[in-house]
Amino acid sequence: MATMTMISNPATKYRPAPIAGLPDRQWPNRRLQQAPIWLSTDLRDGNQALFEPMNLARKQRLYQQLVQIGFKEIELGFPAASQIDYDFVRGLIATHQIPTDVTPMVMTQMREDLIARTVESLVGAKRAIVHLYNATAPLWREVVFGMSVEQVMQLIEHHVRYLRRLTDAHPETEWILQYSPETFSATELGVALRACHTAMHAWGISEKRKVIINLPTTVEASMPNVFADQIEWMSSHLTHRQHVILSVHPHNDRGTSVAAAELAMLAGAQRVEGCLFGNGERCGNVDIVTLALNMYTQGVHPGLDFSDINAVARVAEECTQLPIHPRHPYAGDLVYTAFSGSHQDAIKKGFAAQRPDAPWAVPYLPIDPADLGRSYDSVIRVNSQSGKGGIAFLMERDKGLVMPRRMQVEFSAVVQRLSDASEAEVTVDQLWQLFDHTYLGVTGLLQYHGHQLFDSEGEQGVTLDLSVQGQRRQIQGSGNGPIAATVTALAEGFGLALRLDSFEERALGSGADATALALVELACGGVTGARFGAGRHVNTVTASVLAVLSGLNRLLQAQPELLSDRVAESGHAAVPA
Ligand SMILES: CC(=O)SCCNC(=O)CCNC(=O)[C@H](O)C(C)(C)COP(=O)(O)OP(=O)(O)OC[C@H]1O[C@@H](n2cnc3c(N)ncnc32)[C@H](O)[C@@H]1OP(=O)(O)O
Ligand SMILES: CC(C)C(=O)C(=O)O
Repeated sequence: MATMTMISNPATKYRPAPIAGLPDRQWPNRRLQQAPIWLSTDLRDGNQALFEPMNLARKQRLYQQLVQIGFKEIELGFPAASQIDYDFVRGLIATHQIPTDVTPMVMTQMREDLIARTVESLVGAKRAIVHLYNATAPLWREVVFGMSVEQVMQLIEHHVRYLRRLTDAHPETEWILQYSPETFSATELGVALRACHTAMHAWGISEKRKVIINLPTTVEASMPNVFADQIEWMSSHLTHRQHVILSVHPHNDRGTSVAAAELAMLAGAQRVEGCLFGNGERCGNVDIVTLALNMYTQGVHPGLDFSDINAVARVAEECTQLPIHPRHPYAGDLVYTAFSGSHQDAIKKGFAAQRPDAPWAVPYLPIDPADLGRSYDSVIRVNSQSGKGGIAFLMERDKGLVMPRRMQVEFSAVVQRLSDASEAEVTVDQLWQLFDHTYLGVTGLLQYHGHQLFDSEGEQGVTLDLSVQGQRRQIQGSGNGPIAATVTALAEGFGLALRLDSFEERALGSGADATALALVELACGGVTGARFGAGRHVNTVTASVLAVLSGLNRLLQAQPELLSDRVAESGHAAVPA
């Protein structure tokens, strides 16, 4: 039976990529300080990688989005290969939809009929880049084209001259040549350099006839540092360097296209070609959104506007019909969301400490989501990996409930039990319901019917009207305030060693809807651990009494016999129910 498995020694099948070997390389010591010229190839390389290439309407929609983002160079397509692309380019030119500061680019192979049709598609444009390419790497020369290096150079020379002749006949347009030695990163550097020089000279490179030399990792096959060495070598060996705009076109086969583009810029690339969210052939073109926002988070404005990144993402998804991964850098639905407890805690503290005018320094958030039109709404979500910090953050932000720290610890254990059992995210409304059920609506041995306050020899006295295990009872106590009096009434009434460890009261809501929320921490001799209780009422004293009863009921849940034993002994008058 044939087996298709990984082989034990991949060295017998795969060769490591050659390295350029650049002993005096300069790029590692440099820092990115300026945005490159961006070229969006969403409508060409991105489009040619789709199951279903974009129709005119989708191309138009994505084009408008690219202009709005601020791209000044946009590759519109391959007009000689597709009628849609041809009509699209003609339509934009005829209806004056290309802003004066935007330069359109179109691609063509080195074939006369295709070049002629390409130039025809651009007639009437104010300025245009014609992108000529041919494969230069040995594998392509030998297997795909069956050409020697010499023949490759002749192909370039002939077709660039041909393009020059055709474009010279349309002086109303400012023509720019872009030449790409396709498969550059797999090409011997000497051959790639020769191919570029051939194209530059055939075009007649000069101050007025600048050339874009675009170096692709057509198939990304080595580490980004190797590519950077190749770019630095080319940048320092190209003649007429001042008239060359050195561009890169990284693909993402190894998942390192962003790093490759960044290091290439350090190495001398002045221009980057890529697609929004990394769409493109196979594993994609370099993701321009990530590249641009990486710069932004280093304090360098990329010159592209992603202030409403969700809108850009939705247009890209609609036009390409490819979903953006929820963890996609900067744009994914989950990238401003922390589930794990320690992250939530740190983010909560970071937001609290962040001053509006200070450099951004919120742990776990490399960028302020607000800069991209994202809200903090989903920064913290709760599941079984969450801790007290995240729960407290949500309850405070969405419900206005600030819990004392020890109560956060206690409540997070309750939440943990729920999220472990449900194996799902717990929403803030579920949290609130759980809080309500745990503290406010706690049912237990003691049931509240009412209370009355009275003066008691300079102290505050209280009479509590309760049901205790179904029997109606009144008990009394006094203290230096209604809460102390309530605790005394319960302690003396049932012979409990009850102690109030903390009390806090807050307003929930505002105006006519405001209610008081009282939070107490109680301890009782004979019961391990302290328990929090909560009471909510429009009247602040009633909220406090309810909170103490809630706390005691929760204590007694752990040890109900503590009360039953005492109730039998207590001699207070019962009142008719
Ligand atoms: C790396 C890149 O992304 S490059 C861009 C690739 N994009 C596209 O190919 C999308 C649009 N392309 C097309 O619609 C078609 O390929 C066309 C219209 C351009 C050409 O179609 P066809 O003439 O039918 O050729 P086909 O699609 O089979 O392409 C292979 C031929 O193109 C030749 N070719 C490939 N690249 C080039 C080039 N840069 N210059 C000249 N010829 C080339 C090949 O040698 C091969 O020629 P052969 O048939 O004589 O052996
Ligand atoms: C730049 C062109 C030729 C390209 O799409 C590639 O090589 O990936």
